[in-house]
Amino acid sequence: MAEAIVAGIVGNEVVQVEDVCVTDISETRLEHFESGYGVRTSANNAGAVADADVVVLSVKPQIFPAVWPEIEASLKPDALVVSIMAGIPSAKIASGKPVRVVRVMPNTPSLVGEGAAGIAAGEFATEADLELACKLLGAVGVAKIVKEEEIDAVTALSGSGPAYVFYLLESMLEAADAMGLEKGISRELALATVIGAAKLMQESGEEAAELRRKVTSKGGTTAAGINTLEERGVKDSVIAALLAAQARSKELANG
Ligand SMILES: NC(=O)C1=CN([C@@H]2O[C@H](COP(=O)(O)OP(=O)(O)OC[C@H]3O[C@@H](n4cnc5c(N)ncnc54)[C@H](OP(=O)(O)O)[C@@H]3O)[C@@H](O)[C@H]2O)C=CC1
Ligand SMILES: O=C(O)[C@@H]1CCC=N1
Repeated sequence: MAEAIVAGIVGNEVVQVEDVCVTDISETRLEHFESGYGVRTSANNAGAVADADVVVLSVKPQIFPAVWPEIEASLKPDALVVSIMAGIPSAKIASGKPVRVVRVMPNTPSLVGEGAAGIAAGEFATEADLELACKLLGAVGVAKIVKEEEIDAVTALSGSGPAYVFYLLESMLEAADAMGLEKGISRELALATVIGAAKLMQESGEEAAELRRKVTSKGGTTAAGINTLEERGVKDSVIAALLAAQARSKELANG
């Protein structure tokens, strides 16, 4: 996920490339960042944050307890911490100190400039910190300010969201295959359908249910398809999936 953000901010010159330092435990990943984006790299988290004005935490939430003590000890007193980690509350990151934390929940389409991110201020973050986070994430897609208590819902909706869309595409393409369509053609048609449907909803401003109604002729093919989805409880399953993702995000807060 960090790569998607680095690619966007370096590509759009939101940040000068020489001002970006990426850390990772994998030498291969560091070489990839260096050769791919021209950023500085380091395997030493504490060393890299020592002179950083903005530190972006993008390890897995499960790794956070292991890496945070060494990073925290090296932070500049006025450093801004931007966390993209699911679940971990800003108060846990600040751990009783007045650390300025902004939580960001991005998604992987940021890699192609079509991301969707929720941004929330921790207790000590300023308006300027929120603006900076919006500028960084705005360079790679839509960025919306939310309350921190809403970040788990944003995680379920747009953080994990691309995976649900890919799941739908996987299913549609399996069906196309079963119906004998040539793979390259069905891929292009399916992608144009998903992108086109999203664009139509965005540009028309109409509700999803109304747009669905306009596709569904009485007694026609879409009605046969939608009735099958309804009979099999797909809407309930999608709602349950998002609630499960939100619940997991809350669980991750506790390590
Ligand atoms: N993937 C997504 O769509 C989204 C992810 N997020 C959040 O982004 C974060 C990263 O997720 P994701 O990109 O999927 O995970 P990845 O595992 O791909 O990225 C985490 C990176 O951190 C590296 N790493 C592990 N330990 C250390 C360490 N001690 N010091 C420095 N680097 C380390 C990992 O290396 P190695 O692989 O060698 O262990 C890996 O390259 C998570 O907190 C997640 O909640 C948020 C929104 C969307
Ligand atoms: O699956 C996860 O936990 C991360 C957070 C949102 C998307 N990926």
